[in-house]
Amino acid sequence: MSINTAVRDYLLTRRTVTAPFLAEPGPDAAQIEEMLTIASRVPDHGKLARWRFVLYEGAAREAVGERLHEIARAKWPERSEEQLEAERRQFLPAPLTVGVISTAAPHVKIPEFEQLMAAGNACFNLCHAANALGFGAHWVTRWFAFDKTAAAMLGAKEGEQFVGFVHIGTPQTTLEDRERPDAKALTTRWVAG
Ligand SMILES: Cc1cc2nc3c(=O)[nH]c(=O)nc-3n(C[C@H](O)[C@H](O)[C@H](O)COP(=O)(O)O)c2cc1C
Repeated sequence: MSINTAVRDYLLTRRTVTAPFLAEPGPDAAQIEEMLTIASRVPDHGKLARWRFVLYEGAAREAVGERLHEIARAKWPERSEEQLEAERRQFLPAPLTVGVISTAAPHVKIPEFEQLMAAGNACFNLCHAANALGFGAHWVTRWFAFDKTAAAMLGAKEGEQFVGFVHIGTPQTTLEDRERPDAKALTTRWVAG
């Protein structure tokens, strides 16, 4: 079996570039289409594809910020304007954010848990796709993935759940790596009892 050193090197070194460090240029229409194609090429029990994507780009990013700011002000009336101001910039400066929504629903054979994991796979593969095309990516959920009013404003329908928002753009810096788990310490070998 031959070793794919490019893939191995990538997997051993990949890391998130956090949203504040993602800027223009963002991907063009053809690159977005390719990324979403890669994102959808994931292990998915039953081939149900129980996820969908919502794109936030251009002027929509500021409009999203204004709405998040409004919802946050109603949700946390005790917060100062200064504290709430950050909500306006949630989808800035990254030129593109992709919302990944789980559309998991009851199925005769495939548990919803597995459908949800497949949507998570799509989210992470989208990060890989962005990296493969030369962009940085940051997968977040934040409060608005779980707040019903905010999630509905962002495009989730009744019964749907955001599994993440992937901010995508050109990295403005190289971030230092963070501490990584010791896989050995997380591993045991099963023995027959
Ligand atoms: C489901 C999920 C939700 C996350 N939500 C957030 C978030 O809301 N805010 C945040 O700063 N990081 C969040 N993260 C963490 C980042 O995506 C990322 O894992 C981390 O910043 C660095 O990881 P990496 O360098 O291994 O890619 C989330 C990760 C996952 C898997």
